[in-house]
Amino acid sequence: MRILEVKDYQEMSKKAANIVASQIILKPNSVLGLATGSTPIGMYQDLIKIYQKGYIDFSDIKTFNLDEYYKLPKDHPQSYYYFMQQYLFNHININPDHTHIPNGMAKNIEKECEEYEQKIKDAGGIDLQVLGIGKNGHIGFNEPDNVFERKTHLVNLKEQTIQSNARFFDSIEQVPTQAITMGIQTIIDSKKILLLASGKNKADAIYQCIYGKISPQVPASILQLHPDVTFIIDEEAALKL
Ligand SMILES: N[C@@H]1[C@@H](O)[C@H](O)[C@@H](COP(=O)(O)O)O[C@@H]1O
Repeated sequence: MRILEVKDYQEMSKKAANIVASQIILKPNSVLGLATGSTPIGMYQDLIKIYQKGYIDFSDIKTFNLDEYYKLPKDHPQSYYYFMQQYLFNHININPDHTHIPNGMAKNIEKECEEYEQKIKDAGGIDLQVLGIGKNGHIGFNEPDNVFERKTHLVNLKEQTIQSNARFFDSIEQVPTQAITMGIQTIIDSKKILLLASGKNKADAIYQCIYGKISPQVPASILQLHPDVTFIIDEEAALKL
């Protein structure tokens, strides 16, 4: 486990973008696992700048997003589909057929989850997975639980997660209560993992994830067992380390 402590959100974003860019340069047909939320937005902005300078080419890159809200249409401004177009895909030369986000509107969710797993496998697995972290230690939408859910699945969101994400919606009633997420095994199977955290509201989760007991009650704690994980944490998120 590598822990890079940086000053602030800007430095975190820049370092993360450089790591993703190196991955793309070294393996132009990489499979990237991507995250949403406010944390990776700066990283995407820096990645777009690197792309605009001509240093990286996305034409052979494939992407798989961690998660999507259940029953939120693609064109809803808070869907993760919409987020990815807005913050990254619309600004780079990625082939839309190479981008994958779970379909929260699928009629048969079980089938959708199985097919998502298969698509990751068919692509050769994820080379580099980017993660944020929830205040309760969730990764993707894997919420604290009594067991680690292994594969892509439908999950009921915890009250705290619904409240945290309410800031993006007009009212808390509009926040979906369920989501489709890659499972813990799906995430852990990635060859490399890059977790980003910024701000004091993440300090507890970061401490628990790095020094706490490995437990499904803190889903991110499983990362302690991964052979190639890098944390980029700003001063505030690192307060308790
Ligand atoms: N499903 C996403 C996670 O992937 C993300 O890491 C988390 C933290 O979000 P933020 O980065 O906005 O703090 O929020 C959501 O629940």
